[in-house]
Amino acid sequence: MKAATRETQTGLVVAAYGKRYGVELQDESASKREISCVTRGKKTDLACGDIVNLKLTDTHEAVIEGYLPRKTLLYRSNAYRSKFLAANVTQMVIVLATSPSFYEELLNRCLIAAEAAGVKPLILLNKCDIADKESAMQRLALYSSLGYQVLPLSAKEDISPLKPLLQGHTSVLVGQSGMGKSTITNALLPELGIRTQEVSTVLDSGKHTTTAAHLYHLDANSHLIDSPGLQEFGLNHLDIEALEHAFIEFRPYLGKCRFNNCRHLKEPDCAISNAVNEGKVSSERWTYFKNLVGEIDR
Ligand SMILES: Nc1nc2c(ncn2[C@@H]2O[C@H](COP(=O)(O)OP(=O)(O)OP(=O)(O)O)[C@@H](O)[C@H]2O)c(=O)[nH]1
Ligand SMILES: [Zn+2]
Repeated sequence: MKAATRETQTGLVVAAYGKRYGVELQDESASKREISCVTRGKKTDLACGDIVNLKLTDTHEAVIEGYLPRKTLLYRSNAYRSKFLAANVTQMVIVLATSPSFYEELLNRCLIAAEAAGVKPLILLNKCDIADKESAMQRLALYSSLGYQVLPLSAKEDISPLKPLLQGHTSVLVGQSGMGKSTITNALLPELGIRTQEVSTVLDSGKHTTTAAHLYHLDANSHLIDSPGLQEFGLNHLDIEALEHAFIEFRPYLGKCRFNNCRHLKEPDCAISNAVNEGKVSSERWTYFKNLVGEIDR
């Protein structure tokens, strides 16, 4: 990417509203200025967290010329199209709740997307103040046994257990609607009300703001991206090799099947199905894997 000239500036995408982006200029001034940007032509392939090169067209408007190479990119896709979730994040905070009950399949899809993108997952069980927390924690025991951290939380009562885990990370909050993402964001950023208003005035429309993702600064080194509630998480962009590696407990067995191109479905002498039979890999996770392979085959 060419060096910034006087007209070209670098910015951080802090809001993505379809075709319009809120970008924070990375200039020397202490108060980072946020402006409204569009991309050239019809291209809208940017995400919150992207570092972009832009040219100012006005004091508060610019055209995005390109983006810098990404360290990570999280996205979801079905057979027809893909949607970016966030760029350059280091951690995915998967927000679940004791009630309403969460979809375990969606949790697995989030874990797979994170592993495939090289992003560290953190499982958060919110609303531990209301329902029977133990049964939800039991449902999550499988994931702790895989090595994933599961944090019980009540965002309404006390957000402090989450804070140290966000330190030094750019985290994206993902989860079904109603699990408490907004409550968590508000608890971490009490001044958020004011901040959200600023963003929508800059983008001068307010009307598209409900479906937008936002990046907020927690401190100089810690950032948080709040994303809209998920109903589904398509993983059509992953091939079988990416999938089998994203199931982290499969890794010790990969390359040990009788067939080099084993898909670990029902081939004879498959190291994964053997591991399942021996109780070393959970059959639920194997089922999730087989379902995902079935989807990408379609
Ligand atoms: N008891 C309890 N209720 C909570 C907690 N966190 C959130 N809630 C409630 O759960 C409901 C949903 O919370 P939100 O923060 O709006 O959920 P969300 O994940 O942002 O949902 P979307 O905006 O639809 O994506 C609200 O009524 C919150 O008050 C918690 O820790 N304990
Ligand atoms: Zn196999």
